[in-house]
Amino acid sequence: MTIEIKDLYKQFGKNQVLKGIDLSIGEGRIYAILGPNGSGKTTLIKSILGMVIPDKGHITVLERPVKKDWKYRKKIDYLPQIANFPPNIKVKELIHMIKDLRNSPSAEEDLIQLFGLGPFLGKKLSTLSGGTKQKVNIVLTFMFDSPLIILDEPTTGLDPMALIHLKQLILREKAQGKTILITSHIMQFVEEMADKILYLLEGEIYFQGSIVELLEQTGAPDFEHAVAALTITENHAEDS
Ligand SMILES: Nc1ncnc2c1ncn2[C@@H]1O[C@H](COP(=O)(O)OP(=O)(O)OP(=O)(O)O)[C@@H](O)[C@H]1O
Repeated sequence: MTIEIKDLYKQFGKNQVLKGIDLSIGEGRIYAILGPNGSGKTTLIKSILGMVIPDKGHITVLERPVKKDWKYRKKIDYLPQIANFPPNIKVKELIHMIKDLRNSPSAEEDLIQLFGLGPFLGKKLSTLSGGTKQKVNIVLTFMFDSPLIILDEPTTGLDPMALIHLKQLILREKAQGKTILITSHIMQFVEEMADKILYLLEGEIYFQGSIVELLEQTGAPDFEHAVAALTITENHAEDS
């Protein structure tokens, strides 16, 4: 297993966000972590990354307990939902900085070309459009060769061509046997990419399975409605 999570709890103040998550994530597949806004998707991802310290529970990543050893993080390529890089730094300086920090082999040239970032290399981050910044973040994520890739809302701001390139990149990494975790609110993207859906609701994994299983369970006409139906089912359960 690439990731094993047992009985994970996390609260912020009085807000109990994760309430006993149990999860096994196997290698070579694409998992979509779905759930309503505020359901704890980013909190779960950050717990896996060691950026959020759980109140209770146990996480192993690539056979190593997250609590004891930080070195496992070198084996994860992470695209954050909101990347806060210094605004005055130039794109090429940022790429060099991340390469120095990671100190791992990197293959950024092809990615820079793929996303048409050549003309932007000498520009400061603060002058870039949202979509161009996201392309830079995608280059920073995919330029390393790690067995686990975590993408928090990777499609944000991308134009159709860049989206096609992103999907190709993700499939290429999967074909190499890597494990990929994705959060996204774009159901068409999830439907195209995901092998398995993990649906977070009320701090628990409310559904896990394939898209076909989700359609069967909900009886919904399509994937988007099936995902929406998961939330509605829960609301009805609370009413009764
Ligand atoms: N550092 C923090 N301090 C306090 N509350 C936090 C913190 N991080 C997250 N939360 C709260 O935890 C809950 C879950 O947030 P999280 O970002 O994990 O949700 P999400 O499912 O990723 O949401 P979205 O779909 O909107 O991205 C929210 O109520 C949020 O306000």
